Amino acid sequence: MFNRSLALVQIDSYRAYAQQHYPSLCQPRPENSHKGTFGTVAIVGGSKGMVGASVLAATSAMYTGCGKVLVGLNHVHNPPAVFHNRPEIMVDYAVDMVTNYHHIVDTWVVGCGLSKNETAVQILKALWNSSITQLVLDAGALPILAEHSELFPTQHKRTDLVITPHPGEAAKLLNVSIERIEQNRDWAARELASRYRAWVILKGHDTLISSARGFLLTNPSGNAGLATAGSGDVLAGMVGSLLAQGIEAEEAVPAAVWLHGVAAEVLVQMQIGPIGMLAGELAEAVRWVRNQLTLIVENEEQTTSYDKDFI
Ligand SMILES: NC(=O)C1=CN([C@@H]2O[C@H](COP(=O)(O)OP(=O)(O)OC[C@H]3O[C@@H](n4cnc5c(N)ncnc54)[C@H](OP(=O)(O)O)[C@@H]3O)[C@@H](O)[C@H]2O)[C@@H](O)CC1
Ligand SMILES: Nc1ncnc2c1ncn2[C@@H]1O[C@H](COP(=O)(O)OP(=O)(O)O)[C@@H](O)[C@H]1O
Repeated sequence: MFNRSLALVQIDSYRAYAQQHYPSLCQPRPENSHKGTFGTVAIVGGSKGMVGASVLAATSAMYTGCGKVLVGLNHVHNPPAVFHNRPEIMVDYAVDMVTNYHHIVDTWVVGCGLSKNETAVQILKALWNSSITQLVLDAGALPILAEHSELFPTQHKRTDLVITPHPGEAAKLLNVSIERIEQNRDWAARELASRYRAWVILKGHDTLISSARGFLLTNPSGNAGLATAGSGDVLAGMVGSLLAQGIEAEEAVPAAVWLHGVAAEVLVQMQIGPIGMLAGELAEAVRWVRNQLTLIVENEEQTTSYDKDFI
C-alpha cells in the first residue's frame, strides 16, 4: 500500500527556480507581522449549487498566505453564518459585502461559482466603476463582461485587473470560436490583455500569461491532474492572495500560475494524481510548497518529505 508519509518530493529545484524568478515567494514571515500585513481578499460568487467554488477560492487564498478572507455569496439571501469546515472565512450576502466591506478589502476576486443574473451584473458593474485597485475576474464574471460590454468601459484606471479565462471563456470575450483560440493562443492572450488593459491568464495545457504591455510567458509547471472541477477556482484565489500580500502584479500573476502547477506536480510525485486529484488537495499542497520555498537550506541535494498527516 502507498505510504504517504514516505513520499519524497524534490523541492530543491522548485526553490531554486522561485529564488530566480519569484523571489517574493521565498520571503519568510517577519517575526513582527500581523494578519493585516498580508492583506484581505474578498471572493464574490457562490450562486446556488456552486458555493463550493467560492469556498475553494477562499481556502486557497488563505493557504497561499493572505491574512483574511471574505466570501460574498450571490443569490443566497440567507447565507450560512459560517462554513463549518472553514470558520476562518467571513461570509455574507454578496451585495452587502460589496456595499459594506469596501474599506477593508485589498483584492476582489469575482466570479467563482457566480451564475449570470441581474444581481451579478449589478455587483460587477458596481465594483468595475468603484475606486478599488485590484480586481481578479474569473469564471462567471467573464461571460458578464463579454455580454454587457457597454457596462464595462475598457479604458479603466485600475492598477491591477487580472482576467483568467479558459479557452471557452476567451472565445466568448473575443467573439470567436474555441478552435480559433486554441490555434492562436498567443494572439488571444495578447489581444485580451490589450483590449481590457489587463493581466490575462489564458488557462489550459501550457497556460499563457500576458499583459497589456506585451509581456507573454508560457508557464512551465503543471499537469493534466489540474483538469479537475474547481482547480481554476483555486488558481483565482491564489492570484488574489499574492496581490493582496503586496506582491507586484508582474511577479504575483505568473508566480500564482507557477505555484498552482508546482502543487499539482508535487501531488503527482506523491501519487495523489494525476487521476483523481481534487481541487481541495491542490490548495493544501500549495501551502506546503509555499512554506518549503521560504526555508533556507544548506544541503542543495536535500529532498523533503511531504507528509500528508501534517497538512
Ligand atoms: N464545486 C463547485 O461549486 C464548482 C463550481 N464551478 C463553477 O461552475 C461555473 C461554471 O463552470 P463549468 O465547469 O460548469 O463550466 P465552464 O467552465 O464555463 O465550461 C463551459 C464549457 O466551456 C468549455 N471549456 C471549458 N474549459 C475548456 C477548455 N480548457 N478548453 C476548451 N473548452 C473549454 C467546455 O465546452 P465543451 O468542451 O464541453 O464543449 C465547457 O463545457 C463557474 O462559475 C465555476 O466557478 C466549477 O469550478 C466546478 C466546481
Ligand atoms: N491538461 C492540462 N494541463 C495543465 N493544466 C491544465 C490542464 N487542464 C486544465 N488545466 C488547468 O486547470 C485549471 C482549470 O480551470 P477551469 O477551466 O477554470 O476549471 P474550473 O472552472 O473547474 O475551476 C486551469 O488553471 C488550467 O490551466
